[in-house]
Amino acid sequence: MTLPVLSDEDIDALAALTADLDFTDAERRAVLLEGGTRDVNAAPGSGKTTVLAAKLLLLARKWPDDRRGICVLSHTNVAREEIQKRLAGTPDGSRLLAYPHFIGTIHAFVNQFLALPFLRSEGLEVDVIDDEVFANRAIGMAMRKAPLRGWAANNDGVKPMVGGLVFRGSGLELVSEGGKLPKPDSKSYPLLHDIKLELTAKGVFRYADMFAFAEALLKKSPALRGRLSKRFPLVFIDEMQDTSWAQEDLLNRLFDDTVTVQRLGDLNQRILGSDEGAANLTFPRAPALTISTSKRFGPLIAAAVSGVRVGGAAVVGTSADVHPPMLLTYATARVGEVLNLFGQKVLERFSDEQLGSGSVRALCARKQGDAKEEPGRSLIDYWPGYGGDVKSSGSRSERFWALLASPRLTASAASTLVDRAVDAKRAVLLVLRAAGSEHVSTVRDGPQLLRRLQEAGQDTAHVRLLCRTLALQGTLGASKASRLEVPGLFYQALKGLLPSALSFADFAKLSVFEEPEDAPEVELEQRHCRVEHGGRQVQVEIGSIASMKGETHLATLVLESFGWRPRRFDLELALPVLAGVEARDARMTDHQLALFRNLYVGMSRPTSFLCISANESRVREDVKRGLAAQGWVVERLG
Ligand SMILES: Nc1ncnc2c1ncn2[C@@H]1O[C@H](COP(=O)(O)OP(=O)(O)OP(=O)(O)O)[C@@H](O)[C@H]1O
Repeated sequence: MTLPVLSDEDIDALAALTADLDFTDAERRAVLLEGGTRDVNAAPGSGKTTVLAAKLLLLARKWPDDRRGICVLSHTNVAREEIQKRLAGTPDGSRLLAYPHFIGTIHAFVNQFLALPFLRSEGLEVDVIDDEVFANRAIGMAMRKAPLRGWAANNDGVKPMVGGLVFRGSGLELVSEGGKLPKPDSKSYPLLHDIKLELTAKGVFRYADMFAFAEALLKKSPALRGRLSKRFPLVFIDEMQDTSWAQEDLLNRLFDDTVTVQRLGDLNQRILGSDEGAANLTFPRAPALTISTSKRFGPLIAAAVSGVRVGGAAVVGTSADVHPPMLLTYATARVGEVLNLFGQKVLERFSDEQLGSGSVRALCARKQGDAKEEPGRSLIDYWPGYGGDVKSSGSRSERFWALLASPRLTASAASTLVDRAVDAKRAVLLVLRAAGSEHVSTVRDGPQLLRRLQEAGQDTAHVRLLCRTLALQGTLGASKASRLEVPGLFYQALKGLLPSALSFADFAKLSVFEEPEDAPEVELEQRHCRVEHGGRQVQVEIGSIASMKGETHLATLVLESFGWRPRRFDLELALPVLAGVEARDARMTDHQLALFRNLYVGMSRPTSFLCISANESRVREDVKRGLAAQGWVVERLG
């Protein structure tokens, strides 16, 4: 198939389609016009996802085939939603949201086109794909087997090893992501094998299992590669820097040379993918295109961000500088006041109107520390109430109240209605299971619920209505008062499917309705620090750097942390380089470079105010002078 070719006239047409965006510069134009297989390495805030969405919009207008489509792969749902949102704004763009096109995460693609078809061909179904749920179930089963229980009592490594049981490769070899397995001829190996097989039969999997099933299908059906390549002649991969070698290798085997593949990413922001096989990674493959300018921030923040880059050219900030960056040092005893002082600095710099238009965030590379001494090692030191990042949608699949809470409380980006409808069906399934309804004994997952009930001749009108109410309302789990109404609502709608002897009083007492340990509103509180100053207030959201990847903030505080592998504090290592008083040591280990990449991601989030904070004992005088000479404000909390 001949792919549509984009021209200068098409780019000119963009001005009308996306009036708020500017694609007039040579670098962005080159990315839009590129028609062959090519990598694009682009700076933070350069608008990688925005350029990709614009390009898709133009391609949609000229796409000639209704059986072959464009495949767009990302790592995070945040990026996927961003692309979908932009495309949904125009009739042409919205055509890309349906067959024959695919826009989704690599995991979703692997599941839809490979892993689930493989499982179906083996007569297996999926109940839940979730590392945490899998680990809890596997460990629970192991503790009911005396030899494993005894072993775990003497060895702390046993439980993580059991919880991490996973299939690997096309031969579905049993390994563990949580430790080394005993030899196959040992006494405990068959017990572990049985646990994995039993959970497989129950449809409970780890994420990595899906990649093994994908491998297995590719081996079983070698013609699949040709079929997928025909179906998707054009593939885009966003956030390419976070692709692990296992994923890149699999993608290489999914699409053949006839497919045009364009990969976008920023090598300096690689903080997610696993290290295994990292030396084989090919992104960005020369001659790559670049976008070196950031639309997010001005030259001062760009210089700071460039100071912690691991490679490539410096970032050019094309927005206006708003406030100079700040280094806030603190005396050990005052580590708990850093967030509050940052909030005050923000309130002094921005009006309420400005605060209403952008977020204020505090980030740290590590969530929890491993020692009490030397505060400044992790988020917990700065905010002892910190309860962890927003739980991933996966681990919510077993938490009834989280499924019902509003998307604002349960996901970092607004969930789509589709996601909420999936959550609603899952919640209904959990309740029917808890109530012992015979009608769901073979239903593995929420999306199957209505179909299975219908096939069994049940009237599904009330269930549909309940799912609709839950999805549209989306706030039922979010407060204690609203949670009290829930059993009644479910009982009314599900009465016909419940065991006839189950009274409302007993139904309302089902464990699924118990008050959640981590109530969504408490989780929310744990991630926010409210700062009051001069009669005004600001909310600072707290999280790990990884959880805020891809975000744009008004103001960002990057908190120093201790990297457990290099055994070094990240800012202690980076500040002399940032201040221009030392060059980065060319022999730095990969683990030390990883600290730099985390700082690079964190420091490149704000549009208007960047603040970094470190313990004063780890900041040298020449470093402070160097930063001040570059226009930084240096202050001490003593
Ligand atoms: N072509 C453009 N014209 C004007 N503004 C843009 C353009 N592209 C992006 N922006 C704006 O710049 C900011 C950063 O964009 P975006 O988050 O898409 O960048 P990114 O490359 O994905 O960043 P990162 O890699 O750091 O996550 C956003 O506020 C976005 O609206």
